[in-house]
Amino acid sequence: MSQTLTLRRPDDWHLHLRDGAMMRAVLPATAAHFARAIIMPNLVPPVVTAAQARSYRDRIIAALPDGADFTPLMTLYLTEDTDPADVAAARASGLVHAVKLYPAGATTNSASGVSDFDKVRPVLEKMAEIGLPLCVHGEVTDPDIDIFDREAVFIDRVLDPIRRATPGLRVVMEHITTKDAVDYAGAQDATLGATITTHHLVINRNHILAGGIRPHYYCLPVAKREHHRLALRRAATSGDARFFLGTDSAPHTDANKLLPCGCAGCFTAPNTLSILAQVFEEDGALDRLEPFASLNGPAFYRMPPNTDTLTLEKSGANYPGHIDTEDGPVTVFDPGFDLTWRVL
Ligand SMILES: NC(=O)N[C@@H](CC(=O)O)C(=O)O
Ligand SMILES: [Zn+2]
Ligand SMILES: [Zn+2]
Repeated sequence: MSQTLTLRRPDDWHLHLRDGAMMRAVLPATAAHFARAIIMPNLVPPVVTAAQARSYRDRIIAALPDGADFTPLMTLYLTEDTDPADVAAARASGLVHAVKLYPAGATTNSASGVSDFDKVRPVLEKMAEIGLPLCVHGEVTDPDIDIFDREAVFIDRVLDPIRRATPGLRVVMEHITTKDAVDYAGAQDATLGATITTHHLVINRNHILAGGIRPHYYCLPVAKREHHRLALRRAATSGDARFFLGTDSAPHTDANKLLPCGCAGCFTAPNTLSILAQVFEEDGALDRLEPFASLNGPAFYRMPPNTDTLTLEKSGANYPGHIDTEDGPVTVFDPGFDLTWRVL
């Protein structure tokens, strides 16, 4: 009989579902495995107001497959015009679970993000007061800063000053990719959390660039050197409550990935749990997959963990190489090794 692993049903604390035909195509993969997900607001146009978040949530729920048990946790896209009162009302109604900060120009659909951080100070102060987390894409956009250094520089120049200026503000460092971020997060109090993606536990920058360019491994923040990947593995498998799963599953059609200037994002929703089980097993930490994927995130977001469970079996993975959408295929992240765990 094959080995099995049962854990509380996981949640995804950083997910891109997009909208329309793409959403209908990718949503089933997440809803099949995850109970809840923090839904990123970087649509075109972005999800800025509570009214927009409510209508996006309704579209997600309408697109769920029959019988699916999945709750989208909505976020608002922070702009320099965001109204603190609208944010507070959206929180009080239970609609919104976080506000997302994109430095303007840092990543996919971030043009409406923040350039002048002083302009969002009233919103951040309101969020600190009501305990609403700020999710941060932590990269500077200064063209003079090397792309591989943008996360570390962001911590010094933007993140730490914001946190010092706004005591009590609860912050999630999203999709961390460096040892610098692991060390920073690990040295803070419980107001700070950090999500780690599946793909950043598996690939380093050689996987993107050595022996030919592999657009499907290109995401932001871009994968770094091997010693950074190893620091992420240690953090994820440590059980430390500050680190939790945010897949950043970010679907783009192959047509949009395979361009002279292709889009950033790895689509990992269909095989994330198979990959994670293998990663944690390799590191002798299978017992810490549950804290990482199912317990630490709810604790940070002050929600109960799920009561139902998910079981994996060590009998070979079952996931498609791509998902078809009305706009064309979306390639599923290839970890580069055979996967041994499947979700039952
Ligand atoms: N991670 C990515 O490379 N892309 C994300 C945006 C983001 O999370 O930065 C996307 O929306 O495609
Ligand atoms: Zn991001
Ligand atoms: Zn993302």
